[in-house]
Amino acid sequence: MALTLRVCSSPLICRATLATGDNGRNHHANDAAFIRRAADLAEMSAGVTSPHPNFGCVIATSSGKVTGEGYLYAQGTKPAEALAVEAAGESCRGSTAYLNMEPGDCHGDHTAVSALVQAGIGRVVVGIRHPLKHLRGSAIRELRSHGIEVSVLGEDFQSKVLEEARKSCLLVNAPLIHRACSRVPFSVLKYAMTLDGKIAASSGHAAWISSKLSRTRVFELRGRSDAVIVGGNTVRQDDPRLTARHGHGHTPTRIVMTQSLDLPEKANLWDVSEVSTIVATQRGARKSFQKYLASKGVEVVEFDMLNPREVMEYFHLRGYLSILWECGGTLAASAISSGVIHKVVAFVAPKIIGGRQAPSPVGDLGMVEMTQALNLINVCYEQVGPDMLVSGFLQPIPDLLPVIPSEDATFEIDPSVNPFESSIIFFYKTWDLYGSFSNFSPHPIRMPYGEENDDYRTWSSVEHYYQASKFVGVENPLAHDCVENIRTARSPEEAALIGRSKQRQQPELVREDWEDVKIEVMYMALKCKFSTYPHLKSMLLSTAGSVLVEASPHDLFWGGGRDGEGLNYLGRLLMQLRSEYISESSVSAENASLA
Ligand SMILES: NC(=O)C1=CN([C@@H]2O[C@H](COP(=O)(O)OP(=O)(O)OC[C@H]3O[C@@H](n4cnc5c(N)ncnc54)[C@H](OP(=O)(O)O)[C@@H]3O)[C@@H](O)[C@H]2O)C=CC1
Ligand SMILES: Nc1c(N[C@@H]2O[C@H](COP(=O)(O)O)[C@@H](O)[C@H]2O)[nH]c(=O)[nH]c1=O
Repeated sequence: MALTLRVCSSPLICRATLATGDNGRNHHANDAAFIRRAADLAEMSAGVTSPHPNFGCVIATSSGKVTGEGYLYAQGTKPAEALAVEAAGESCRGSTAYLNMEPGDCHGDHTAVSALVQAGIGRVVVGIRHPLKHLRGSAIRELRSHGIEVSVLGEDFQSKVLEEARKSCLLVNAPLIHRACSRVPFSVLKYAMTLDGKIAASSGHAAWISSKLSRTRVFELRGRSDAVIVGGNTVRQDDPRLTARHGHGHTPTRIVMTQSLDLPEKANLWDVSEVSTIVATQRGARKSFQKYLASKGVEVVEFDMLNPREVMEYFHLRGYLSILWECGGTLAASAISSGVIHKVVAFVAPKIIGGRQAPSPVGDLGMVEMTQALNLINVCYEQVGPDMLVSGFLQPIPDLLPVIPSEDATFEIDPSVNPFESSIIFFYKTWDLYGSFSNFSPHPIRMPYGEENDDYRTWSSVEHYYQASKFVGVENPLAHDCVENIRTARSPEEAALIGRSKQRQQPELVREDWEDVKIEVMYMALKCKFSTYPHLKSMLLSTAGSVLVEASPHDLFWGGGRDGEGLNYLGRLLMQLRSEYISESSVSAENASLA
């Protein structure tokens, strides 16, 4: 592939040129725009770099003129940063390099960092840190050690536009991030359905529901995936090929999940001359047919328990990063129930086929009330020819702000922590050694009731106050009842149960700005608790130098998660509070010595 295809040419450069204002907002807008551009460039590597990340790099002068761009073309090719530096030439000196992701130092390869250093880049803006723990932070540290100013979005500066830009960086490497956090590959369930919600006629005939244009998009999706999966029934009904036929990108492995192995002898998927096929089946199923498939070059993998999670864990171990599920509703329901589907991509065709028995995209999930429905997040709508493409995530992309904060971040949160020798103190249940740090600890606090700041009430625990705050200020008597029910709940567990279930069942009762204010609410409650009880404050101060982590395996926002994938906001706030206390005491010690 010619270099020119990888390095963007001048019209793009002109379009990306931005006016630089001298106030912070303009700087943020420029930084955000260039980071988004880097993410767009990285998008061009999708499907060819797996299992490596998708990297893009933009180099812009201090006046906001883009002079070089590049993206990683494939595994083992020149890094995006080196390509962008080559394109920008002399103009690199003192310019800013925008990277959607911190470069990874694979096998001691420092090419990306060296390219930026040698070119004389003055500043580097990074969208997200590298998601893999052993690489996270290394390149950033190295760049800083060369005197380059490095800013990481969400850590070194924050604003709404930057948050949007950061999101685009998370999206472009969603498969890698999910894989890093969840031990299964990133899975997308894709289907085409009629306007009346059918994926085939009652006869099982399904060719075609979506338009040719939509089907070309499916080829592209396949080209970005490491494998495409179908169930046994789809093989029997459709005899699919499951190849990417849009002319570029790679072709994914085809995987069939079948319990019975009752599959036809002749099938397009058994032709492995161009693409391989793996059949995942139940241990011991139709041994003679297994032999037959093996003779055709089809790999058969037996599972003791053939279910989507086991199969995904297996393919994770084989190094697969992203999987496209193109099965029917039976297997789709099983995959969703096992929690392995991360994203849904649905092509909706303006056609009606009817039929009581006609299959639908997702079989039985055991849900009986609409309130149980799974709500997609980050939903996008796009018209593709006559069809509507609706896509969204079933699971949020894990945030990468480091759980146990990185050395730099730890130091920022609490300078008393020795970034190189910090120990970690885990707390979770109230009976643990540091159980008093838990929000469920029985330490009543006096905090304002509702929006009336002078109406102080006693709350039996931080959890009582935190849960009730979700419903404060909402003009609905039911919201008011929630606050009172939570305040008078007999235990923190009961308060949490009421707060969480009401939030899920009646989201309209939750204050609109809750997501924006919840961290502040928690901080105020913690501050009140630790200031009210001197022995708790002493205990918190006694942990100086250690990283605090709430060891909740399931709360990925306040807790650290099972494998460190959680955001640990409770631990962070406690460290922040500790830091505040430490600086207060050093100021008062200084004043005392002056007096
Ligand atoms: N419009 C569209 O986008 C699509 C339409 N279709 C249509 O859907 C219909 C087929 O739908 P459907 O029957 O739901 O097909 P599936 O692709 O969901 O296949 C179901 C089969 O998957 C196998 N399987 C293996 N493990 C599991 C598990 N844990 N849970 C569930 N199934 C498992 C079984 O195969 P086995 O019986 O061999 O043991 C099962 O019968 C066809 O008419 C096809 O044309 C299919 C895909 C996409
Ligand atoms: N019917 C239908 C789809 N069906 C899916 O595509 C598979 C066939 O792929 P191939 O043999 O490679 O062309 C089929 O088995 C099923 O998984 N997909 C769509 O985008 N639109 C459609 O209308």
